[in-house]
Amino acid sequence: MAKDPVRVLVTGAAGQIGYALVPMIARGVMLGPDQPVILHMLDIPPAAESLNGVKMELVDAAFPLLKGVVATTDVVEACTGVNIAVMVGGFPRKEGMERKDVMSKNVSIYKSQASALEKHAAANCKVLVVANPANTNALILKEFAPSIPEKNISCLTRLDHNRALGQISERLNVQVSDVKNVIIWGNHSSTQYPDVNHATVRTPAGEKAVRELVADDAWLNGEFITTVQQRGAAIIKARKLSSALSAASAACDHIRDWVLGTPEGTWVSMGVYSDGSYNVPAGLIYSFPVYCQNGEWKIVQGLSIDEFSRKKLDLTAEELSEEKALAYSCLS
Ligand SMILES: NC(=O)c1ccc[n+]([C@@H]2O[C@H](COP(=O)([O-])OP(=O)(O)OC[C@H]3O[C@@H](n4cnc5c(N)ncnc54)[C@H](O)[C@@H]3O)[C@@H](O)[C@H]2O)c1
Ligand SMILES: O=C(O)C[C@H](O)C(=O)O
Repeated sequence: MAKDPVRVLVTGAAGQIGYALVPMIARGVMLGPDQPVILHMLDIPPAAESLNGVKMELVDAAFPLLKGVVATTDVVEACTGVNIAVMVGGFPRKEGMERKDVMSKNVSIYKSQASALEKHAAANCKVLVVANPANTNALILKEFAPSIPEKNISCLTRLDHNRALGQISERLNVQVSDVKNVIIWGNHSSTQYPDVNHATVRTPAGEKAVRELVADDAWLNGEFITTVQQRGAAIIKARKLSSALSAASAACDHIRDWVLGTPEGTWVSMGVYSDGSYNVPAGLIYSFPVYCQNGEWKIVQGLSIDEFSRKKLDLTAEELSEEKALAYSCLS
């Protein structure tokens, strides 16, 4: 019997990530090749015409899995009945703007969208925040949607995770699909800590530690980390636009693994509400290694953290605490 369609909201759908993301969702990349979907696309009134153009293209693409499209600038209509919400819309930093100005705009967007989701989304709606500052936007959304369980609110660090896999695969000249269990700790910002201490590569001789195969701690503790941390900025420099296809693809990976589960023995990175694991302050949205099963994530426990890593976990937590304070100061 055919499955019932899942309603997927994409905010900021007329933007560049939205343009890459909606066809992926409509093709089954996010929820699987046998899962029909109804797309809800939200943008703001100045982008309404462009949003309608995206809707026209979705119709023209004749995606077999796409059972309906709602394209709207009305947040209530957009949120009504959605099972998955991918929050890409936000206010970008413009020339001459202070961090606080951008934070203030995004805090007010995420506060009002939190209320709309809380009131109108389907029960058990899973939320992924992509728009920057992703962790703190997700935290604001959580705070202003108290009836949405905290386990249902996350932010995207899978792009950083995938970037780390990509760097290791290039360095070792191995297939990216043979590399696993890197970790992104912390903020989706340049303080994030890409950690390879538990990462492995599948080789003809069995699984080997990435550290052993790379055999260059100076590179792993230096250039590798900064390359992943700075990759977003490098893409902006090269394209004059921020990453879009890789961000859209990572958003699909994030939701797919969350809903359908991570493969046995493999973890991924997700920004989730900290419960104090690994001595990360509780009450931040912080990126951890997680396993997913039956539609729920669980933080991987018991990994050893050396002194080098500890400092990096703490540094990115400090930045998130500062962002949290800044966000709250914008609310008052
Ligand atoms: N977490 C990540 O890994 C990651 C990666 C890349 C980009 N990003 C972030 O994702 C966001 C989107 O990037 P983009 O390149 O698509 O930007 P974009 O400017 O092309 O698109 C953003 C869209 O959001 C819309 N928008 C603005 N306010 C809105 C609101 N209140 N409600 C609904 N829509 C609204 C805009 O009209 C625009 O169409 C940015 O914040 C970017 O920094 C995050
Ligand atoms: O939009 C940005 O600042 C960069 C983006 O978050 C990215 O990681 O590519």
